[in-house]
Amino acid sequence: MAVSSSSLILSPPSLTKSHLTSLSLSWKQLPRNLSLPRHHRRRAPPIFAVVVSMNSKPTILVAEKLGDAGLDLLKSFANVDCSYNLSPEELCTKISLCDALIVRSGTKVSREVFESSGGRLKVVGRAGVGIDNVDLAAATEHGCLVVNAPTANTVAAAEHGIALLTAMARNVAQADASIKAGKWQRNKYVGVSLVGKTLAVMGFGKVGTEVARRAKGLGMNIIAHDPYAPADRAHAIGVDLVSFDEAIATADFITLHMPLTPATSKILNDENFAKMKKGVRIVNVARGGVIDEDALVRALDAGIVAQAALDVFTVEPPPKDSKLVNHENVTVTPHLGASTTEAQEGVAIEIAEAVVGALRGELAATAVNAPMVPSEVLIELKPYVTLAEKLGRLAVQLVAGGSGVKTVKVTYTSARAPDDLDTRLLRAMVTKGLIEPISSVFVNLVNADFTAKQRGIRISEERVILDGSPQKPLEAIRVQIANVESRFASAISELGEIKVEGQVKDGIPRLTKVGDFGVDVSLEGNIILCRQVDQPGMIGLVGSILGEENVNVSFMSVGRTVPRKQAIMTIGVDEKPSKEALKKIGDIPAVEEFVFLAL
Ligand SMILES: NC(=O)C1=CN([C@@H]2O[C@H](COP(=O)(O)OP(=O)(O)OC[C@H]3O[C@@H](n4cnc5c(N)ncnc54)[C@H](O)[C@@H]3O)[C@@H](O)[C@H]2O)C=CC1
Ligand SMILES: O=C(O)C(=O)COP(=O)(O)O
Repeated sequence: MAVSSSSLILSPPSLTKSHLTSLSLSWKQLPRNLSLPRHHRRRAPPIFAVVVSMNSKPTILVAEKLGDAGLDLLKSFANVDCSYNLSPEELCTKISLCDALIVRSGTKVSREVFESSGGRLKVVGRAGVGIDNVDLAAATEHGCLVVNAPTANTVAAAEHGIALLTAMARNVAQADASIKAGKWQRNKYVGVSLVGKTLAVMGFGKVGTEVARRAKGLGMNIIAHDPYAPADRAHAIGVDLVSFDEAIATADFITLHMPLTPATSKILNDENFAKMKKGVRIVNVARGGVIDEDALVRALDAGIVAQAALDVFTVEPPPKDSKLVNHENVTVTPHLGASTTEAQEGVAIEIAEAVVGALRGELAATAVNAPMVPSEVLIELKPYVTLAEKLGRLAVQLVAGGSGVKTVKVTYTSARAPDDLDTRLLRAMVTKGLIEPISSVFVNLVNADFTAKQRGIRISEERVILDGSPQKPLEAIRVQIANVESRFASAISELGEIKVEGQVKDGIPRLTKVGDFGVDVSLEGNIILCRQVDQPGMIGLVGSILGEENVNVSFMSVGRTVPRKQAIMTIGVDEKPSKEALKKIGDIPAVEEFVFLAL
């Protein structure tokens, strides 16, 4: 057995155009460089490639207003059709004549658009961050690359957050409307001061960090909640990372900067509004869906929330009779976070470069969908790809809030020579598993290293080379996260790292180790991990609690170190058990700790 290792991700980046360019790869080169077994090399075509005939200029449809510098760049390469405010039907008609489409958040790029393109549409460029308006699955199915521009509007969004914060505190919008209506109401519009007040920044990513910096300059006391941000990055700018409950309970002002994910959807709801200080003020420049809008109206009416300032809404544009939008204590803007001249120029250039590069057959570092792997390789690696992603997902969910993920090690045990096992796809999938549950970023082979680097996550790889004939590509994959605390202490190995390991058995990815405990369960659905005193009757006890809740148990397995001492019970469940059921499991005297993990 031999071991070799390599380190892949370096220090946190400062992102510049030259970084982006240097990360671009040639699509045509990729298939040969991947882990194609020797006998397949040079035969398999890429599954996914932009192939545009260079005999005639390609046509790019720009469906929403784009900065001039970006337009000029597009025009130097292609025929550019700027058609704004197209109806869905008009877009579907035009698209069959276009090789690329550029949009912002206002155009729905639905499955019908891809179907109507008749296969000609090769690239969709989203001039901004969020791609919730693009049907990614349909794009991928139709072989269409989607690229975005994730960094150029960060400052604009942060500045808009500050604009809303200050305007809200001083009733600028309401007072402006009042004076224009012929009134002079100096007593009515007395505001509140910001200096010395506590601002909770929820989501300490690109935008949240910039908001925090600026609010410090206003003399505010800043706390932040982000379970995945490294505490030292926050400390470096004088911000304390705190728990969700502490953040919302201590804040005078709350500003939202997390992505819309299943975990953050309606995260501000009745239950959480009830925990806030009476008179709290809320700013949302992230996504409307992170607030339960009906609950916000109730909290405003009850005086729990004194004011809200909102740039984004669950449905955009919101209905004209929306109680929230028309509430007198609410200030609204029509999704203007990214709308500055400077940001739109930056975004336009960033997206134009990415689209032109893609049409030329290059890979953009900001591609959000691109399964660029030859079909033979994919077929062979498919269960390992799933295994790698699920191990990443498991590992990150085992991290306790507050301990930022920075150092990850992936170990591959294989009898294949390194030359015959390129691990880039597997590493990308581990990265995807680590990052996607905690962000709005879509991670794939193309952008995985870029995304990890951007987040300051250092991923190192190690190979353990087995003797013997390489029947299967891999024996096992292990993911370790160092320098973190775990929500499930037993997941910490002797070396003090969170450790999960898996194998593919009969084509099915299985979890085989948690910390130093051996387990053996297939990685599907959701998992409850439970450490208990090894004694008879435990399976029955837990099973009946779940049964009472009508939660379907797909499997149960018990692994132990020493009989009658400690065991790890792994329970697969189709549905998420209620908080009460999980509490009942935790209350069983023999249960020492447990954790629920969604795969
Ligand atoms: N209104 C507008 O025009 C604009 C809106 N946006 C939106 O702003 C949001 C933030 O964008 P970026 O800062 O660029 O993204 P980012 O990915 O850099 O930052 C998001 C942060 O949220 C954190 N996070 C994930 N789950 C969390 C949770 N449950 N609780 C607290 N934090 C959590 C992540 O760890 C990450 O640090 C996105 O939703 C984006 O779509 C961005 C630009 C313009
Ligand atoms: O970039 C984002 O996520 C935004 O929300 C900005 O959207 P826009 O490009 O202004 O339609």
